[in-house]
Amino acid sequence: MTLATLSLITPKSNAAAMGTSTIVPKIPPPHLNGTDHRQRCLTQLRSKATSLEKYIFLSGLKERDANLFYEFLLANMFELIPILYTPTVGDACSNYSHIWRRPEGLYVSLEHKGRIRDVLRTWPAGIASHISVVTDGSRILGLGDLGANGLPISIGKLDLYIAGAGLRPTSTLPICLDLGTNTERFLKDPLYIGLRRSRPNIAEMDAFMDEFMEAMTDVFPKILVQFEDFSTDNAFRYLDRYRHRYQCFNDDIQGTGAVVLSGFINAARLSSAASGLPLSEHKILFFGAGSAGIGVAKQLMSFFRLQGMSEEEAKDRIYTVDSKGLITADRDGLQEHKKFFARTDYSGPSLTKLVDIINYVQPTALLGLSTLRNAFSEDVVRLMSNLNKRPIIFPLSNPVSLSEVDFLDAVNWTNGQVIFASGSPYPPMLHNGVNLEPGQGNNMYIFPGIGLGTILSGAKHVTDDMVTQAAMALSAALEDEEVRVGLVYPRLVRIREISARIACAVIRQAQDEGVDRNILLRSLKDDVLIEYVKSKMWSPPAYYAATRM
Ligand SMILES: NC(=O)C1=CN([C@@H]2O[C@H](COP(=O)(O)OP(=O)(O)OC[C@H]3O[C@@H](n4cnc5c(N)ncnc54)[C@H](OP(=O)(O)O)[C@@H]3O)[C@@H](O)[C@H]2O)C=CC1
Ligand SMILES: CC(=O)C(=O)O
Ligand SMILES: [Mg+2]
Repeated sequence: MTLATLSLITPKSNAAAMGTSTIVPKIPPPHLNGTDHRQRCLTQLRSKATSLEKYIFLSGLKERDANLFYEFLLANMFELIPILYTPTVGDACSNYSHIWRRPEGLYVSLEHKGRIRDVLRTWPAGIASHISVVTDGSRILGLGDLGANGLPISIGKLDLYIAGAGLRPTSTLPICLDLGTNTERFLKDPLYIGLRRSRPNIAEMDAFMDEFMEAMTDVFPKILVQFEDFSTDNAFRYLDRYRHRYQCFNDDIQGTGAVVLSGFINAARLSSAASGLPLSEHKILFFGAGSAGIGVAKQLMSFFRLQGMSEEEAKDRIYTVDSKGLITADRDGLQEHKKFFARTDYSGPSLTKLVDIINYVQPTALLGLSTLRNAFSEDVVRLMSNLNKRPIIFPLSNPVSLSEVDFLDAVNWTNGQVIFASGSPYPPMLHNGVNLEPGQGNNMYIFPGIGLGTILSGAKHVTDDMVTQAAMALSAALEDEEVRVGLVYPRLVRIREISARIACAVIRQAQDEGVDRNILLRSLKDDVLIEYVKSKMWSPPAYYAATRM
């Protein structure tokens, strides 16, 4: 009998402590095997009536048997990721106070101010923690301020680190900062699990964040912090404040920027191959100018820089739109993060309707990061199709209920010519007898590799060029068959292979900039480095094989 089997038997003393007079043996049936049990799990999962029930089932499975959970996830990524991550994780967050069952991560609250170190020290894995996804719940996906309900986004992202890049589960630390919420319905909800107060002012939040970041590095000396779903002002603010002091990056700004750059490089090639337009002449219209929109716009400048253009020329190919219309420099009270791309070459009356803006800009690509469901209406998509043989249309808002356009509509309104990637997944569809596969332009393709590369290289900081190199590695990862069928992102089943390549690119860039601390990796040739990276990836042990009697 193995140790693992022993732990499945209720000890006598426990049974006595539970007040039971007979001992109930908890030995797995002798004919249980892993393959059948995974199938059993799949049947149980599929029997659930709603996606949220599936989420709850999976979360229970992880609690009962983490190895089995990750084995199951790796074998069924296509089916499970949309539950553990977008879109269903959005429902899980919205309803978290009501579906909460047991602690699954760490809450650090405003009330812990002055003793945040002590709270962090309660985390069981201690210094073995390498990667933490930290949200303050203030902008979960496109769902707004969900307060302390935001924890599942940190958990979901870390599951992707484990599945997608082989981070060891015990090295992951999901954190939700409970800083109150400005969402009235949560403050009135008797089951709400967070602080019942509105969010703090900037000075109070800065003081809290300073203590938090310092404590994180003290308690977990090797930790890489991924900021997730902070509202736009704070997302930029804390990235600027901490990026040169601590090992950290912002997923919504940098991760999204990198993933979209990567998909855009492949999309622009397809579009230019159809139209003959030089790559340098693409024009990109961003619908949405928050942390994600501006983060992606800045990263996409590298696309034009790669064509040999200057920074000014690259900026000139990019237009941004917010809720007030085309962003121009003469607008009163323009927020700081919108100034960089504000147009100085337009002086007519404000352009507020998307169709008018498209007619003025004549973009080759329309990217949505607005949280506005169906903003890319039929007239918008048809106009893009009239202007371009193969228009690039990326509705990137999450979850799927906030997507700017559905895949089916985009295909039908462009007669199958659209080059499409969305933030949340859509199924493939048949159009005129041809199977069309949508891309998923989601930072989940990139952050696992950025994290793994940063951790393995021991990089002191995540530099802009490390992020750019991650994007280049992802865009180059398409296989011939994927190129042939017109994909702009590789298939998800190859995520570990892709994460390894991204991690290598990140490590090499860290070395080039001299921010790496694991200098032993410098002497490894590329083929050895990639094997090294793969060897560091955790995989769930064949658990049921080991526990058979
Ligand atoms: N695919 C991916 O990997 C990722 C997707 N996202 C998604 O991007 C979306 C945006 O995130 P984030 O930037 O942080 O959010 P923000 O709320 O900061 O930004 C939303 C932007 O959309 C603009 N907007 C809202 N309504 C309209 C409208 N009617 N017309 C035009 N513009 C409008 C807002 O304008 P204003 O500034 O005037 O308010 C703002 O600029 C979310 O849905 C998020 O899930 C985010 C990260 C990664
Ligand atoms: C994908 C992601 O990070 C977001 O929608 O916020
Ligand atoms: Mg996010």
